[in-house]
Amino acid sequence: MEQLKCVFQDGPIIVGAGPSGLAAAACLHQSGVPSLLLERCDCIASLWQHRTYDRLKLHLPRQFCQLPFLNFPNYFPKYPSKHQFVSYMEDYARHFSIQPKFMQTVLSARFDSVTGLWKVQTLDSIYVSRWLIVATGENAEPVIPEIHGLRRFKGPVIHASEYRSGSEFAEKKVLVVGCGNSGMEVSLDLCCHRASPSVVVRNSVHILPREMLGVSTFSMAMVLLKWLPLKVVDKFLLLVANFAMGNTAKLGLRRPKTGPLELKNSTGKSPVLDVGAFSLIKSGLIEVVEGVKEITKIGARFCDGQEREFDSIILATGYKSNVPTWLKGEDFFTKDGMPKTPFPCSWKGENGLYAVGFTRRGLPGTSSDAVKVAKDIADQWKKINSNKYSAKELKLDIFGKIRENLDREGTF
Ligand SMILES: Cc1cc2nc3c(=O)[nH]c(=O)nc-3n(C[C@H](O)[C@H](O)[C@H](O)COP(=O)(O)OP(=O)(O)OC[C@H]3O[C@@H](n4cnc5c(N)ncnc54)[C@H](O)[C@@H]3O)c2cc1C
Ligand SMILES: NC(=O)C1=CN([C@@H]2O[C@H](COP(=O)(O)OP(=O)(O)OC[C@H]3O[C@@H](n4cnc5c(N)ncnc54)[C@H](OP(=O)(O)O)[C@@H]3O)[C@@H](O)[C@H]2O)C=CC1
Ligand SMILES: O=C(O)C(=O)Cc1c[nH]c2ccccc12
Repeated sequence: MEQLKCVFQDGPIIVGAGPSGLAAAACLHQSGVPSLLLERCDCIASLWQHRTYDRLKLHLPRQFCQLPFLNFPNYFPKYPSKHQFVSYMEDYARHFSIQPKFMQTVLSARFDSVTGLWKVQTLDSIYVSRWLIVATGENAEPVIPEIHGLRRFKGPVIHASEYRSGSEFAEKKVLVVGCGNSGMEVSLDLCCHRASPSVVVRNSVHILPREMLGVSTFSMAMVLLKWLPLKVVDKFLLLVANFAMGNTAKLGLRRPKTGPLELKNSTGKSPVLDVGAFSLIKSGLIEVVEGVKEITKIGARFCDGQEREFDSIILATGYKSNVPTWLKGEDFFTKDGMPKTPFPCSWKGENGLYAVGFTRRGLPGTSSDAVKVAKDIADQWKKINSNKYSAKELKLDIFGKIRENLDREGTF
């Protein structure tokens, strides 16, 4: 086996060059702390560049989605497109001189209590640092559910992360499994390309207009939350949504018992912020169907016993974190790869471990984490660098420790 390169990093190692990793690196840069950003893909923001559909726009108004220290250009619309958001992130990386190391999938990361250092391994290198910032995201891997018979379906089956546009599905009958924001927007896009989507709603779902009374629903909620308790704001949102949409249950979209914001906070489940699918459901162009019992060779059998034919299946069944597959020997994260302590305490673990972007609060959560993490590390950085050691001496000292450990145990 080829020898792994060993690289000591003065500042923190950040895993993942999405919005969270970039925001963390930028905030550190502003405090004069260098960092090393490791990314598995060949570009920044790979979720946005390679795993989202063409028509995607931000759901929250622009002011909530900007990363720290650099605003969107003035000409950006209220809801920037994914292309605009990606070009902003490219400018952001350039502005803060962030140069991630690409094609560096982190395979394992472990804290060594003898040296007090994190050892982060990729296919070709071992990176060593006092600090490790996890920024691999809540949506790192697609969730592919085990639906009975799925393998025998003879048509194409793709996950929403592989869906780009409905152009390939014209005149086709498509089963869209999952009714989150992805499922609803994929169904809308399919309709726009003359396909016939049927969206599976197996449980309940909160659907809210993206804007109510001419104001973004999210902005309205944020303002109201300054004065009113969460449950009251939820009641208000539902009142206005019911006024605008009517009783959604009549169309097969039963609302959960818990309100939309309370549900988002407690489980992470996002309400659907409707950008057009709802009116197509109302007019029958998007069909709402029950939970799937099994997939057949040519279609699906539903829980109510009905059987239907479909040409393709799109699994809009969500995403999961991948942290447990590579972060070893510590218990800050649950087995689902989310921090055990929820927001606002999800950003700091022990022994120099940090997490950015695991708040279940989208991009506003990312920015809030990045600022806190950078401040915490910058305080330590300043202490270390104003100490008796110069940075160079510290580095020599740490390498000394690593070598001692290598001699003793053959590893570190
Ligand atoms: C379709 C879609 C639309 C969305 N729209 C919005 C929205 O409008 N507003 C909003 O607030 N949120 C939205 N979100 C939520 C979204 O996850 C966040 O906005 C944002 O992308 C989170 O940034 P992140 O950096 O934490 O994670 P990601 O964007 O997922 O970035 C994580 C990075 O880590 C890399 N990585 C993962 N594992 C490893 C590894 N082992 N080693 C090295 N690198 C690794 C990935 O390749 C990726 O580049 C959307 C999500 C989806 C799926
Ligand atoms: N423009 C934007 O801003 C967009 C934002 N997003 C965000 O990206 C994140 C991911 O969204 P999304 O991809 O929609 O994932 P979600 O996790 O939000 O939704 C997954 C959906 O799949 C359903 N599901 C899972 N397994 C099955 C199954 N076996 N049978 C039937 N249904 C199933 C879930 O139902 P159940 O509830 O019953 O488990 C749920 O409705 C969210 O935060 C979302 O808000 C996504 C798209 C656009
Ligand atoms: O798109 C998402 O899922 C987000 O995480 C954005 C978001 C953060 N907080 C919210 C509350 C209600 C709806 C969307 C969001």
